[in-house]
Amino acid sequence: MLVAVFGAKGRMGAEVCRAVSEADGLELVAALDAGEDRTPAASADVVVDFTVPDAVMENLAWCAEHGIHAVVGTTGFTPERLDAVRDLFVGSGANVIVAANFSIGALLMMHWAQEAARHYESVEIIELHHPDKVDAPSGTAATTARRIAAARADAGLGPVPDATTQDAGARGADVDGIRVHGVRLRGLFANQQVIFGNEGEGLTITHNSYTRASYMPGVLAAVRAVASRPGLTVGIEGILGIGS
Ligand SMILES: NC(=O)C1=CN([C@@H]2O[C@H](COP(=O)(O)OP(=O)(O)OC[C@H]3O[C@@H](n4cnc5c(N)ncnc54)[C@H](OP(=O)(O)O)[C@@H]3O)[C@@H](O)[C@H]2O)C=CC1
Ligand SMILES: O=C(O)C1=N[C@H](C(=O)O)C[C@H](O)C1
Repeated sequence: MLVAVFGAKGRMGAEVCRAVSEADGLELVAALDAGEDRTPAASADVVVDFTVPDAVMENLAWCAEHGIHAVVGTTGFTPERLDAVRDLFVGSGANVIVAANFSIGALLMMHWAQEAARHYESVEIIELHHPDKVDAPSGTAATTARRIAAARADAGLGPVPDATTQDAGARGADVDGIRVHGVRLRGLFANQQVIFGNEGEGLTITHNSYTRASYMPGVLAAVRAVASRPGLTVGIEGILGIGS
């Protein structure tokens, strides 16, 4: 398979270029960054996009126009944005996978957090990242919060208890009724804690990515799978057999 990488000079893109170059059966045909002509990518079977939330939609429109499959790790995807991606690829002959996180541990963390969500009255999320990250909350935290909120609604749980009436901003972001707190700290890479509480007990699910190598098996699995996954696929749980 011929693979092009968008965002190739970035922290993730550079790691993906290395992983693709070393992978059996994959060939890196284009490594492109901001402002570069996309023409060299036109021969690719799959584009991998790790760019920035402001650029990714235009990149995906180009992929759809050229009938090239896309694997997207760039974050900032709301449900509305995902609907727009689905529409872009209709009739294009190409498929697209969008995943806020490609690491096995993060996928298991989200899966188990969704399972736990129905059993706890309280839940909050703390995501901790390097200070060069541009988006907050992280894509992983926003995805986790939405999945927890859906599981709570499904279980008939009401809003999480919170008596706060005076807030100077200390209660974090509200994602579908779930509070998400973002920490940006030099020395950290990517961590997340999902904290559950009931009267008299608590449960914390923690995931740590120590290096960007943690994402590469998932990215390569998505590259290999995208041609056989029609339309838009959100997350790679189905590809890795998580939750099935
Ligand atoms: N799904 C997952 O598992 C993971 C997702 N991410 C996400 O991946 C994204 C990238 O993260 P990271 O690598 O740390 O960020 P970086 O800022 O290091 O890399 C982004 C790169 O994309 C380039 N770029 C900007 N616009 C375009 C464009 N139109 N076409 C091609 N390249 C472009 C940037 O260039 P310039 O700097 O010149 O603008 C930069 O080199 C983020 O959204 C992050 O949250 C990160 C880790 C894992
Ligand atoms: O920007 C990052 O570094 C990361 N971004 C993704 C996110 O926003 O969830 C995945 C991981 O947390 C690293």
